Amino acid sequence: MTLSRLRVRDFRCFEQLDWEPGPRWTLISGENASGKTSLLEAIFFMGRGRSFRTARAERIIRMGQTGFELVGDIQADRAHRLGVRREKRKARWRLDGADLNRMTEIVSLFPVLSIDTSAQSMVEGGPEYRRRFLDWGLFHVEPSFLSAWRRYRQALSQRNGALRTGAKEAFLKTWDEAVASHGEALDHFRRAQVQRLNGCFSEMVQLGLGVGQASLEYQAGWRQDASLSDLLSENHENERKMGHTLYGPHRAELVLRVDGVPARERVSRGQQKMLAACLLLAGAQVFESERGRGVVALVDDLPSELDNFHAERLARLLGRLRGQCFITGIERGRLSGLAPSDSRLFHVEQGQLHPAD
Ligand SMILES: Nc1ncnc2c1ncn2[C@@H]1O[C@H](COP(=O)(O)OP(=O)(O)OP(=O)(O)O)[C@@H](O)[C@H]1O
Repeated sequence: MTLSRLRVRDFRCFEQLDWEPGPRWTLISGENASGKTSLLEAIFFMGRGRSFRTARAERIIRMGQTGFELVGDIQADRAHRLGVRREKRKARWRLDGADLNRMTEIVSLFPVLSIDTSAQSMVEGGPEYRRRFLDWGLFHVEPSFLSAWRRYRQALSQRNGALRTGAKEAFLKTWDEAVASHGEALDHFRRAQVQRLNGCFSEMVQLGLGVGQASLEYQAGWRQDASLSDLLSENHENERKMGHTLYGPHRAELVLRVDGVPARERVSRGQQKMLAACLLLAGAQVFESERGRGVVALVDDLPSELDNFHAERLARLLGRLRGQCFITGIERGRLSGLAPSDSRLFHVEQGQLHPAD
């Protein structure tokens, strides 16, 4: 699957853009504040319906304008045209000329992964980043995951409501059962995904960092010497005081370990960037082997914080993926030195993009 053409209007610093990136690697060089990250953000938005930089989509609209527009030509099983017009309060998505109401269709058509400055949160951030990563992968490889996830979220929200409003015990018990059964299903899916990821991740870390034995450990979000159902029914009093459910997959954690020690206690900042990249790339590799097609990988400022040795290793890992890859960097020479010779090179300057190869 490739993005063969991207048209952009009023997105961040870009007034108008009509761009045909390369089929494999596309390199984008430019000074600080020239618009490199914004280009990756536009591609990410096409695939996820959100930015990796801000939760407030209105911030992305070019200053002084009322909305932005993105139109992408996507070559997948066949050619598709995906478009979005985003205004301050509403968004309209179109696929092949018809309105789209669910993001799931888009996410499934255009799988995109971003290794940007916030990707480091995969190592140093809270567990929600890693849960989201696991769930992104599961959405793509496990057909019944989405409905299990939705059922769990719904049961959890009803149970939390019941806890907060002082609902009767009998009523709360019905939600205990729903949270426990959907929670167990979600747990089962997540464990299977961690198993798929584990081998790829440890191989990636071996190749990328060349240190230690890396592994992933999934912690379910409740004590394993008790069933979720028992924990929920035995803790009403405590949970009523807290006003929310204290056990279940919404509290799960994915622990990254190097030589058995939690990674964030063990590795340097540069290594954290590599480790986060390895985890994301392991996710891409699992996607490829399960779905038989590639993802679009976005790498913002690849060389920053990495010495030549590690930047080259990261580039080599990216080279193992079969999908399209978009990489930004400030210095054109350093960027093209890391990439295959058939990469397409572009230079961005004050919201203008020019071919540079
Ligand atoms: N909503 C907006 N409207 C207009 N311009 C914007 C908007 N949001 C951000 N900008 C500007 O867009 C420019 C490009 O920002 P971007 O983060 O894409 O640059 P970059 O090339 O990735 O920079 P760096 O190398 O420093 O990370 C910046 O000057 C920024 O101030």
